[in-house]
Amino acid sequence: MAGTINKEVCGYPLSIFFIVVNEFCERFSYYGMRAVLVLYFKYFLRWDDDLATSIYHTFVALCYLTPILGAIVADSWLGKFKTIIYLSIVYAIGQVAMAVSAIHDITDTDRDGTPDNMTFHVVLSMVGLFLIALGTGGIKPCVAAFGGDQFSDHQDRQRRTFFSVFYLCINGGSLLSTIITPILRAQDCGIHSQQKCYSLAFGVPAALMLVALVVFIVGSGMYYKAEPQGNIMLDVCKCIGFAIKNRYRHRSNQYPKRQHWMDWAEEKYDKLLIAQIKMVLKVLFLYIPLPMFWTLFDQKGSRWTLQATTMNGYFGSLVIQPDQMQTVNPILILTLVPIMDSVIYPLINKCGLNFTPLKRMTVGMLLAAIAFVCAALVQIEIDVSRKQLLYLFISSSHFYFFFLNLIFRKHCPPSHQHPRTDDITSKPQEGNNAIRFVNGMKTAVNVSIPAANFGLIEPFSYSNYSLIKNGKVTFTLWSGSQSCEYSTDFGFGSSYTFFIPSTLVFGPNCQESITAAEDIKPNSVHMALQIPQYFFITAGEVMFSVTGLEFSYSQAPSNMKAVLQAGWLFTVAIGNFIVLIVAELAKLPKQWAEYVLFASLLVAVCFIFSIMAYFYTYIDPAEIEAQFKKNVNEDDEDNKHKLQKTEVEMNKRDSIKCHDEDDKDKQTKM
Ligand SMILES: CC(C)[C@H](NC(=O)[C@H](C)N)C(=O)O
Repeated sequence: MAGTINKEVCGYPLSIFFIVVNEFCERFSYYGMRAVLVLYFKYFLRWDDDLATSIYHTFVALCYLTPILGAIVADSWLGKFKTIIYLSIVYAIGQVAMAVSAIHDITDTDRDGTPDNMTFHVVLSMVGLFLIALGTGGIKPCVAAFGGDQFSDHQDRQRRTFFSVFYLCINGGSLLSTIITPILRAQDCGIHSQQKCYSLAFGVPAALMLVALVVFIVGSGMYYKAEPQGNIMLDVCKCIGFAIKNRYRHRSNQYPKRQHWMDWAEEKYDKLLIAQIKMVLKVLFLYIPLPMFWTLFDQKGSRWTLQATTMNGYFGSLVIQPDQMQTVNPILILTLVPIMDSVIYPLINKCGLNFTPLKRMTVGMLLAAIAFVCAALVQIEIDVSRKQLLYLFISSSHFYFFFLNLIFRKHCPPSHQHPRTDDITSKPQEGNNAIRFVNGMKTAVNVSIPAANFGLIEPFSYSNYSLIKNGKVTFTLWSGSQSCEYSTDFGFGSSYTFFIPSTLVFGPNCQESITAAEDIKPNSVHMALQIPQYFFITAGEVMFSVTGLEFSYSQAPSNMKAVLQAGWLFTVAIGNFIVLIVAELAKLPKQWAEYVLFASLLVAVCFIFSIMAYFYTYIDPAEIEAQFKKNVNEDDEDNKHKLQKTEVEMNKRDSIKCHDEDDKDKQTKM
């Protein structure tokens, strides 16, 4: 570690403090922006659900593809330090572009609260997202590997702890930002008119990215900065290409076999490079089954959140929204990582079990599969409760409308009979409640709440259904100048028809005359039932992901550490693509069956992985590289000796020759 101020605190290099703080701020920035992104697409850019979802997933996939680019630039050209600085600047510009794109006042020339030049906002936000994907993905493999670089070879234990702390910072940043940015988004802001404050929700992550950059630069004097080693990726590709070609040229049996197919590159390439490529290929081969883990893991944000929308989110006086259930993951990470590191792993070690990184990752996969079995059980519970509710609804609704028809025929002249709105037959989406009003009065009534207006309801007719959120709602009923306030509490996913009787007397006690019929009962299965599945997937994540991050670092040759980190993140990108493909292809009629399918696929993949892991031999790349360098030096020494010997012999021969020639000369002269 030449050229660094090697300050240590409790056996840890001080420089890693700046790196973990940088990671915390960067992850805050990334997850905070991501948390409100779909809503920004939907409500600000006014895209439909499908477009919003596909652009969102494409963005996430891009964020995990760009690490390859960052790793190549870092390992072969700029080095990790400069790559982090330059790409962080690109990243911060992207975040600022997002924040600016969300200021509606910029193009709101008629000051009605909506942007008038949507193209400007769309283009700016797409440019912003592209820069963010380039930045966040580009620096991702570099920061982890750069952190690992700060430790000396004898600091193995400290480096392992660093990767755990690093993971804690990722999740601390993610947890805080997913709580904070949705709150910021919900605020109203604007110069000419007040709108939901997406610019603030993107602005704060932009500020955090700038803080991340500044913190990283402040630590500059303390880092160990490994030099980039030339265009290593190009060398690797050329070397592999040559080995394949050479092997093919010598395919006939007359040529002796070589231990490894890469050894066919020996004619042209350095033995050390060949050994390093072998190390990387061995790890990359092991990565093949890994995307399946991420396929299950990333469904927290999609399938599991949708599942939560069909559940009851009342936790005492606290109401948890379906998308807020996702914060259970970082909360559990923050609890489980220290427990695993300080209690579970040491305990397993004490029992004499060798819980190697690959064994941990296998157990992590199994835990993720168990999480999906739990999700399937919860789904069955939801389906059963829905069937009961639907049966109740159908029978009560038939009876109810039979009764209403009788009243209407009695009170209402045929010209006033209004076709009723279609009855709702399935639960409202996203945990909303579907509400409608029946006006039994002879005069028209206007019904409104702050968030919706049911409009003017003609005598003896029905309003359309309006979707409203859970919680306490106060309806205001107007008939001419008379009004009536009606308050009630809603749960999640219910449907009600409120009946305004012909005898309604407007005034303070009017509430008592209004009757409510429960068309669809609120969700009865509690969201707390999702906690076991979150627990298992997060325990799986700790064993799989934290370990995998460290494994990728420790098994990589010194000049390809960032490349292997990028390979690791590439498995996340592939996992995300598999979600999109499987969701399209396996259109299973029952959601619980899809969960079981995913769990079975992961168990099968896990079985294959455990066999591959069994045959994997752990290496110490530094030791192998040192051995190679020593051999080369020894070879050099040998060569030097040989060269010197040859030179001496040649000189001897030359001098003999010279003497001979001198003698000959003398003889001729004579
Ligand atoms: C993608 C990684 C697994 C990691 N994510 C998490 O740790 C989540 C928040 N639990 C990341 O690097 O963002």
